[in-house]
Amino acid sequence: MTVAPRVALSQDFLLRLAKLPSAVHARVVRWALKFQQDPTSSGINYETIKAARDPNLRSVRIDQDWRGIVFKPSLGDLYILLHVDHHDEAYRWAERRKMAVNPVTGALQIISLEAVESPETVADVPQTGVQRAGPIPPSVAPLFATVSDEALIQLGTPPELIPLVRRIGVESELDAIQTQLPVEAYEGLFLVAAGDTVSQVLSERETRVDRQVDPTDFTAALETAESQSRFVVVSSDAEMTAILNAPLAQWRVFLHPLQRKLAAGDRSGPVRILGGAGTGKTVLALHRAKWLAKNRAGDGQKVLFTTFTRNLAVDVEQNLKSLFLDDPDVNKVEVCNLDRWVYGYLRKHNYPQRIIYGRDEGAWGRSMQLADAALDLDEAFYVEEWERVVAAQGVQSLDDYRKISRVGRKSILTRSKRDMVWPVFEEYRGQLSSRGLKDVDDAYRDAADLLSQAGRDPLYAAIVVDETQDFGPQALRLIRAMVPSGENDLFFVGDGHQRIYAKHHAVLGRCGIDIRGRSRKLYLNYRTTDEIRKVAVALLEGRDIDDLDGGSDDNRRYKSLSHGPVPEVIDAADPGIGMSTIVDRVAAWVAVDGKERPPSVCVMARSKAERDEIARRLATCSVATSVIEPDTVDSASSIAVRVATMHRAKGLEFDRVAVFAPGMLDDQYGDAAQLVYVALTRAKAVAMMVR
Ligand SMILES: Nc1ncnc2c1ncn2[C@@H]1O[C@H](COP(=O)(O)OP(=O)(O)OP(=O)(O)O)[C@@H](O)[C@H]1O
Repeated sequence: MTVAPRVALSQDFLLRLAKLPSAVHARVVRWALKFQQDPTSSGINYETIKAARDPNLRSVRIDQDWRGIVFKPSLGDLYILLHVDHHDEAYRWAERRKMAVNPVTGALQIISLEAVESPETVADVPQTGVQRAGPIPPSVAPLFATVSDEALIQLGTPPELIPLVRRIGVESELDAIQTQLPVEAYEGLFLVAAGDTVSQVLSERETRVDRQVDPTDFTAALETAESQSRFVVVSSDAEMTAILNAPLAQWRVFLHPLQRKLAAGDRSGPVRILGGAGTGKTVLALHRAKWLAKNRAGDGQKVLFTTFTRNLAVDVEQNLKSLFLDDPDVNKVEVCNLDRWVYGYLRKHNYPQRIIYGRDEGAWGRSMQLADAALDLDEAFYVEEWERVVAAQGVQSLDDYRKISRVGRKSILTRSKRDMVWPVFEEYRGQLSSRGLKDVDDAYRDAADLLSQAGRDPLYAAIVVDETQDFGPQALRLIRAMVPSGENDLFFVGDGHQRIYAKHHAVLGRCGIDIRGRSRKLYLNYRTTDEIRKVAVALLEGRDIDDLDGGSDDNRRYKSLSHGPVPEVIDAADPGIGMSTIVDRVAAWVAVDGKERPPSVCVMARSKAERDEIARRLATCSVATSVIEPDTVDSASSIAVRVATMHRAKGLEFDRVAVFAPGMLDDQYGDAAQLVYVALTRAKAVAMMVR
């Protein structure tokens, strides 16, 4: 039996491909498809590169001008397409590169010899906002002085780059060489610089470093999760075509090593993944759902992918289609926001009431007439007590209300006061019931009760939950009841920094969901520049952010992979002037962007009224706008400036973002700062804010 040669592509090759002029792009794609079908074909000439330091690098002719660089080791039958460029540039690139297997992690790494060979300064770092690393001033102790060479290699540092890493004195110098380091090494080093121990980093990564590595076995090296964050083995024409035609859809192909590990394999129970904005939580959830559908959903079984809002479910559905391509197993994943799911489920079970998603003002007003004036509690107290305690925790009787812990409420209520307050809530439920209505939290509870009745078949093989921070306790209890406890049952991703419905604060452990020992964190922000990330993080400084399970989370260890200008933050004394500033700035962006493939722009405001006023003012400046409504899907290919509420923009991303948030950061206790954090972190490259 003959084994077909292995063909792989590097991330760098795809990034280069995405930037080529369209005629060249088409030629390279045609060539690469032939290469994938038979890299040994006589039509492909592998030219030796005389000045190359790595004897396994070859140049291949694509046309008169363009060359590909292929890694073709003498042992094994492996071909990795690494790079594409004009003839001379391609040769120069290859002369300065070397492929090597990390002797401890076993990962395949591309080493830039420029970085190794310039002893005093670190090679060029093109991004703005990053300091160039220079020689360490004598007063600064090297940052990794106490970390052994062995430990640096365990973290993923190529041995050749150890002298470079040893010269780093301050964190900005580490950031300056980020592009020279494999992603796992950069991440490991910044976590250690932030105070983690090497063994903490390794155990979080689930990296085993106790196996024998053969540094000449490049094919085996491709199997590690680290290698797969930068190389993809392509085994069919269809796969190759899909990858080449969407070279920027990197998330489908190259996962962060931890995303890769968490997406596949069995877990003994519920898993919780935390990560700041843009760290690839949704991407991980999509890949996890795919793995579960393909490997753990038996005949007739499905995996449920659920989110809090309908918009996000629509986005997820589209992304799943692109992840599964033509694979019919896509039908094994059901995508549904929880409210829609509950509505359908209860209807199927002849639930007599209609669910309401906010307060019914008529019923509420009548119930408030029972409020005891002697208590001196205002209506806002009753509203919050209903939303955050009674409905949220499913309190059904006075007896339960007397005993419930009112965590997170500022006021203390004695037993006798609780007795005096309770009639308002009881009346409200009665008022709703007499009109055939049910509050959504109560409906979740009823659905969970129905589900837990004995004898029902499990509805799903597993459930994947995105944006977990937005689900309240009743929603989480219901999700728990929707799948039997056991292996791979529940997979949660979320971020307490992005909780934009403060009343939905929940603790997984108190909803019957035990994540102990199965909790991980993603640290690398793939979306936002580090400059925007830092400004967004500063908005939440001093606030207590939870980890979805009753503990606290912090934003300190995250880093972004890209850099750009520091966002402009304008303090507007007058909101009207602030709005004019935003409109002028966005109009100026659009004026210079040109009409062909302009960067995507979104302006966000808190309310619909502000949103519409901004759209109106932009239109008077002749800027084409498109309002993203709650029920419409944003068209990523639209060239109009998008205008949206901050709530609607959640989960989306744009090249440039302008946030209109006058006064929102003054609110110390509500969810306004979180909302601005969400809005600002939708930006990939450029952001501005009026506050
Ligand atoms: N491994 C990866 N390689 C390249 N790009 C990635 C990777 N993972 C995620 N991304 C990209 O990073 C961006 C953010 O990813 P994603 O939406 O999954 O993050 P998130 O943590 O869910 O963000 P948020 O919480 O802010 O909504 C997306 O553009 C996604 O395609």
